Amino acid sequence: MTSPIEPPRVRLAHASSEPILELRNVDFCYPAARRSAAEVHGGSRLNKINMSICPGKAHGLIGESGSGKSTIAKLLLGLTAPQAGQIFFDGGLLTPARLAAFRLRVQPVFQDPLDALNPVTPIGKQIIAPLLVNFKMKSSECQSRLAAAISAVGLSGDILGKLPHQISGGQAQRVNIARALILDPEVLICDEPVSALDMTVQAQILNLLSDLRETRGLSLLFISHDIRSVAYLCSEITVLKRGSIVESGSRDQVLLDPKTDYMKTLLEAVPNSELGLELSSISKRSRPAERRDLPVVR
Ligand SMILES: Nc1ncnc2c1ncn2[C@@H]1O[C@H](COP(=O)(O)OP(=O)(O)OP(=O)(O)O)[C@@H](O)[C@H]1O
Repeated sequence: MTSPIEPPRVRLAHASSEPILELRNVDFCYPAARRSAAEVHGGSRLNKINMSICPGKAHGLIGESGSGKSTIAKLLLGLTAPQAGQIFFDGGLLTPARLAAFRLRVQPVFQDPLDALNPVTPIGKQIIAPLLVNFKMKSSECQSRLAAAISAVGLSGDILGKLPHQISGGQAQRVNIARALILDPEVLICDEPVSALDMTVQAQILNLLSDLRETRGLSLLFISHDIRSVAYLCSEITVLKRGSIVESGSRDQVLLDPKTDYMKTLLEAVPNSELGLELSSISKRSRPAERRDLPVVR
C-alpha cells in the first residue's frame, strides 16, 4: 500500500488493458430474497454477472430501478460478498486477507451528498478522517494532503471550517469526492452521484469526474438512471435488467446499436433532441466527435 503522505499518484491512463476491478460469474442473493420464491427471478438476485472496469476508464451501469445496480456497487466496494463467482482486483483474487487494503483503494461516492456527511463535524475534519482512522496520522500531518484534495475538487480553504448545513449540495458532493481522493484510490464507485443535484451542478460534477479520470488516471464505475450522463462520461456501458446483464460493450455499441428491446425502450425514453442538448450543455469542451455519435432515437 502506498504511504498516505506521498503525493497523489498520477496513473497513466490506458497503461494497461487488464481490468483493475472485475466480477467473474458472480451470483448474489439477499438473504430475505432467498426465502421468497417471488423474488427468485427479480433484481434481488444477481445472475452470472461478468463485468470489468479498466484502468483509467469510466464504466457506466444503467438499468431500471431495482435491477441490481447498487448491489453491484456494494460487491465492487467489498461491502458484501458474492455467493458464487469471484471478484478480481489489480490482477489478483479478492480474498478476505486483501479486503482491508482493497477498501482503501476503491472508494465510494454516493447519491445524497449531505446524507453522506456527519452534520456536526467540520468539513476539513471529515475529509481527513480516512487518514486519521486508517493510518493513525495526526491532523497536522494531513494538511498537505488536505490542501491537494480540496484543490483537486475545485474547493477553496474557507470551506474547511464549515458544517454540512452551511454548504450547497454541489459543494457537499465535492467534499465527498475529496474525502474519497484523500486515500489516493485507483477506483471510484459512483452510485448515482449527480441525481440529487440540480442540472447545472450535475454538469459541474460530471466534468469534475471526467477531469479526475483524465488527469489522475482514476477508474470509475458510474451508476445512473440518466443515459445522457452515462453517454457523456463513459466509454463502456453495462445494462442490467432484473439482476442479469442484457447488454455490455463500448458506449457506441450499446447506444448506437442496441441489441435488446429493453435497451431500445430505455433509449426511447430519452428524446434525441434532449440528449443532444443535454450533452452539449454539460460539455465544457467542444466534443463534436462525440456529439456526432449520439444515438438517433426515433
Ligand atoms: N439489503 C437488502 N435486503 C434485501 N433486498 C434488498 C436489499 N437491498 C436491495 N434489495 C433488493 O434488491 C433488488 C436490487 O436493489 P438495488 O438497490 O441493487 O437496485 P438498483 O438497480 O440500484 O435500484 P435503484 O435504481 O432504485 O437504486 C431490489 O429488489 C431491492 O429491493
